[in-house]
Amino acid sequence: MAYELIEYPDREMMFIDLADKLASELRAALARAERVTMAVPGGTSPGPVFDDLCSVELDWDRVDVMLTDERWVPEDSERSNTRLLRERLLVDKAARARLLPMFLPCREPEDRLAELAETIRPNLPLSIVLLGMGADMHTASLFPGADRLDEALARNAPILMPMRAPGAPEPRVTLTAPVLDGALSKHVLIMGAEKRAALENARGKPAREAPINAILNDAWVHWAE
Ligand SMILES: O=C1O[C@H](COP(=O)(O)O)[C@@H](O)[C@H](O)[C@H]1O
Repeated sequence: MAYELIEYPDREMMFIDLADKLASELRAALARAERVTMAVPGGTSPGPVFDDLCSVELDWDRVDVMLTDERWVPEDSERSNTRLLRERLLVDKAARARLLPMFLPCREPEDRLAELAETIRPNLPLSIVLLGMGADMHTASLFPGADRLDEALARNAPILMPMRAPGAPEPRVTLTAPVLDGALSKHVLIMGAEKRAALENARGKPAREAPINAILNDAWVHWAE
């Protein structure tokens, strides 16, 4: 699994540097294409990167922003990844970017999954993906032990899948492994000793045990204590 690990002296430096790298990649992609798409994670890690990235001057009108995965909760829930995006990334200069939805109000993700997938389809391959990782080696909502993990890891997986996992309190929707892995540029953001050990522990394991391995090839992994 060939990935590049960048170790930062502290988190603050990592957030600034990563935001800077993403901005440079967005600019370069915008020089090559009329529109570009960046997928980003939810959860607790990426907020400070969003805080730095949202104030960067670039042609945000031509940027589509989406999540790598979403928890099936309304947008006003504290657990909504869409809420995090609206509050921390799609503000300031980045308010001009277009949000591709990963949640539509209905009971179960299956009810409107096809609609969501068709909105995403014209935006593939993703120009840039930023991913998080849990200490259990999940990435996006590809959890070890999740009900449809094998299907989501398959080469012919659909764009988007519903996912239910023992450790996840609500149903999820997630971009599948081929979509995430097929992004033109891949970054993974991890913090702390536990996640660094999990990354090491993932080495050599099949993706159904360590889903992070499905996307690590040619990725940049950004880590700070
Ligand atoms: O539930 C999720 O978890 C992962 C990791 O989150 P973190 O809080 O440990 O940073 C995240 O990447 C994913 O987007 C999110 O839905």
